[in-house]
Order: sequence, then C-alpha cells, then structure tokens
Amino acid sequence: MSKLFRAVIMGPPGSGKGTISERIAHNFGLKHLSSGDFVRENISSKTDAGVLAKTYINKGLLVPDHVMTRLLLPRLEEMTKYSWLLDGFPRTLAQAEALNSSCDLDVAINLNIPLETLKERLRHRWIHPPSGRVYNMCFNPPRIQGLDDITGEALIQQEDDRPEALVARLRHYKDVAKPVIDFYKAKGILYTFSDTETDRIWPNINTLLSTKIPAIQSDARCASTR
Ligand SMILES: Nc1ncnc2c1ncn2[C@@H]1O[C@H](COP(=O)(O)OP(=O)(O)OP(=O)(O)O)[C@@H](O)[C@H]1O
Ligand SMILES: Nc1nc2c(ncn2[C@H]2C[C@H](O)[C@@H](COP(=O)(O)OP(=O)(O)O)O2)c(=O)[nH]1
Repeated sequence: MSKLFRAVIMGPPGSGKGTISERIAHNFGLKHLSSGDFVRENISSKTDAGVLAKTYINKGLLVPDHVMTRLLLPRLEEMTKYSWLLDGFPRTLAQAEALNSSCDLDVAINLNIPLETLKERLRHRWIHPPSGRVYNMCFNPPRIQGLDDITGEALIQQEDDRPEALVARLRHYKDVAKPVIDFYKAKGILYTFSDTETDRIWPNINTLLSTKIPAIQSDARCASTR
C-alpha cells in the first residue's frame, strides 16, 4: 500500500490559502480541512471549545493554542484514512509542535504575498458565513452581486477585513508565523511561493504536488494521540 499525503498551507490573511486549497482539493482529491470552518462549526454546535473560542473571536483575537489543539487534533484523528490539506493551522509554533507530535507532514506550503496586494484583496473579500465560501468582487465575484451562488443568501464583509484593522492584523501574522516557517524550513518540507497573483502561483504548486502525491498515496500516518 502506498502512503497518504499530508500538507499544511500557510500565509497571511488574504494570501489565497482558501482559494488555492480548493484547487488542490479538487485536482488531487485531498480533504481540505479549514481551521476557521472547524471553529465556526464548534461555535454553532456550542461545544465547550466552541463557546470558549467565541469569546476570543468576538474580541478579534486568535483562539489560544490549547483550545485550538483540543478542537483540531481529534478531528485529524478521524482522518487517518484520508490524504488532507490543513488550512489555517498551525498559526503558532506551539500549534506546529502539537501537530508534529501527532502526525508527519509531507509538505508545508507558504504563500508570500506583498502587503499592498493583501490590502487590495481583502477590501473586496465577501464571505458566506454559514458555508465559509469566499468571493472577491473582482477576482471571483458571485453570479448575483451580494448573494451566495449556492444558497442565494446574503454575503457579508468581515469586520477585520476592513482596511483599518488590516495592517495590525498582518503585522501580528508576520511575528507569529516566522517561527512556524523556520520550524518547517528546518524539517526540509517548506515550499514558499511568492507572487501577486494566485493564477501565477497555482501552476507551480500544481507541479510540486504532482511530483509528490502519486508517489505517496495511502498508508495512515497520523498516530492516535490517545
Ligand atoms: N490556528 C488557529 N489559531 C488560533 N485561532 C484560529 C486558528 N484558526 C482559526 N482561528 C480563529 O478563527 C477565526 C476564523 O478563522 P479563519 O481562518 O476562517 O479566518 P481569518 O482569521 O479571517 O483568516 P484568513 O483571513 O487568513 O482566511 C480566526 O480569526 C481566529 O480567531
Ligand atoms: N485579485 C485577486 N484576488 C484574489 C487572488 N487570489 C485570491 N483572491 C481573492 C479571493 C478572496 O476574496 C481574497 C483572499 O483569498 P482567500 O483565498 O480567502 O485567502 P486566505 O485569507 O484564505 O489566505 O482574495 C488573486 O490572485 N487576485
């Protein structure tokens, strides 16, 4: 039996993690696991971790590491039969270490996008909160302005995507992400992609994964943490 594939995708808000993850999931048949979606699911089903997470998100803060790992690692344990791509986790070195102790990663994708590009993109980002679907009024607009393509429900702009909140958010990302990037670099699995356009980055990611995925399909690598 060949091996399963495990990857994480990192990058500042607006760098295209969600957009690229969808393309990877579609092309390579991986599960796209989004930490933001897990958090939102836990908030709507009012789990203990979800109730706690909400108090931080309401203040515009990251969810603390121990809450995040408690929420996420059990979900990964349910995925031992699947290849997956994890989007939005880890965001801190403590999270990267927790993940490392429960499974081996093959690839860490790091998106390096100029600040001005990020600001411009997030100004135009609209989301459908129940599903996590993301639109950009220029890059991938909804079919009907202001409405989700699938449900027809209203789209919203997140408070922290507004220009005033963005610069501080991006600065904070840089500080926290640097040790995570160094961690994966030291492991020899870091692949950084720099450009202003997702459509120019995507072929390079596609080529990289084409060389990795057929070689490693199937064989569970996430150890149970229990
Ligand atoms: N790994 C994590 N560590 C801490 N908090 C997290 C993590 N992942 C998600 N969260 C919390 O959940 C919220 C929603 O996450 P999500 O990734 O959907 O959106 P985001 O912060 O707008 O990120 P991005 O703009 O990069 O897509 C975050 O703002 C944060 O409070
Ligand atoms: N103009 C432009 N917009 C882009 C490009 N790639 C992604 N976008 C849009 C889609 C979203 O509205 C926004 C952020 O993308 P995202 O995939 O949600 O990023 P992330 O926050 O998950 O990292 O930018 C791109 O290459 N050009």
